[in-house]
Amino acid sequence: MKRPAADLITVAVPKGRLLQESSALFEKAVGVSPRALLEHTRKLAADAPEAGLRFISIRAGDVASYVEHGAAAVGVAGLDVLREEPRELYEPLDLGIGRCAVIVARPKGAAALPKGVAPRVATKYVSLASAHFAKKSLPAEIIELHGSIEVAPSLGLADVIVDITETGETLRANGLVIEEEVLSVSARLIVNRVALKLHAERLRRLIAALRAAASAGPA
Ligand SMILES: Nc1ncnc2c1ncn2[C@@H]1O[C@H](COP(=O)(O)OP(=O)(O)OP(=O)(O)O)[C@@H](O)[C@H]1O
Ligand SMILES: O=P(O)(O)OC[C@H]1O[C@H](OP(=O)(O)OP(=O)(O)O)[C@H](O)[C@@H]1O
Repeated sequence: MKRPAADLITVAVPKGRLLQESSALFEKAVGVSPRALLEHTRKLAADAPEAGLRFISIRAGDVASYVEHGAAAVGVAGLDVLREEPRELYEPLDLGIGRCAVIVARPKGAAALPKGVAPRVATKYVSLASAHFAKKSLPAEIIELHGSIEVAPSLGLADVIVDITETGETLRANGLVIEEEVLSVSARLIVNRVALKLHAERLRRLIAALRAAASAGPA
C-alpha cells in the first residue's frame, strides 16, 4: 500500500561502515535500498511510500539520539554505541552485521605496569573503559580521543588502548596486541518506545521482515 508522506515511518540509517550492510538488509526485508535512495544526492531524507518508510541518513554515533527522541521511529546502531551511552530504547533485533569487538590492547612485548600504578588508557569509549577497569578494581586514567587511538601508546600518551577491532590489521600495524575483550559487538535494530505503541502492527511486521532477512545471512 502506498502511504501519504505524513504516514511514513522514519528509519535512521547510519552513514559510514554500517550503510552498505544495513541497506542490503532493508532491501531484502522491504524491497527498498536506502543507500540507493540516498546516494548521489545531498538530500538527507528520502521517502519510500511503497514500503511505508522514510529513510534518513545519520552519522552512526547520532542514530540512537534520533530514535530515543522520536525524530526517527527506527534505526540501526552498533552495540558499542548503545552500551557506551545507555538510552531509553527497545533493541528488538541483533542484525548480525558490523561485527567487531571492543578490546583492551597494549604494545607487543611491553613490560607489565608495577602493581598499584594506574594504567593510562586512550579511548573514545570513556564509559565502557572506565566501567571495565572499575570492575577489576584497577584505577585507570582515561584519556579521551576521537580517532587514531592505536597510535597513542607508541607516542607515550597511553599505556593501553580500548578500541574497536575487526580484522586486527590496525592493531598489528601499530605494534599492539589484544589483552582482553570488553564487549562483542554487532549492529542492533533500535526502536523508539512510543512509536512501538503507536505503530505496533506496522513495526511488528517490519521487525519480523528484518529478522528473516538477517537470519538469511549476507546477500
Ligand atoms: N573496523 C570495524 N569493523 C566492523 N565494524 C566496525 C568497525 N569499526 C566500527 N564498526 C561498527 O560500525 C559502527 C559505525 O562505525 P563508523 O566507523 O561508520 O562510524 P563512526 O566514525 O564510529 O561514527 P560517527 O560517524 O558518528 O563519527 C561502530 O559503532 C561499530 O559498531
Ligand atoms: O581491526 P581492523 O579491521 O583494522 O579495524 C579496526 C579499526 O576500524 C575502526 O577505525 P575506522 O577505520 O572507523 O577509523 P577511526 O580511527 O576514524 O575510528 C577502529 O577504530 C579501528 O581503528
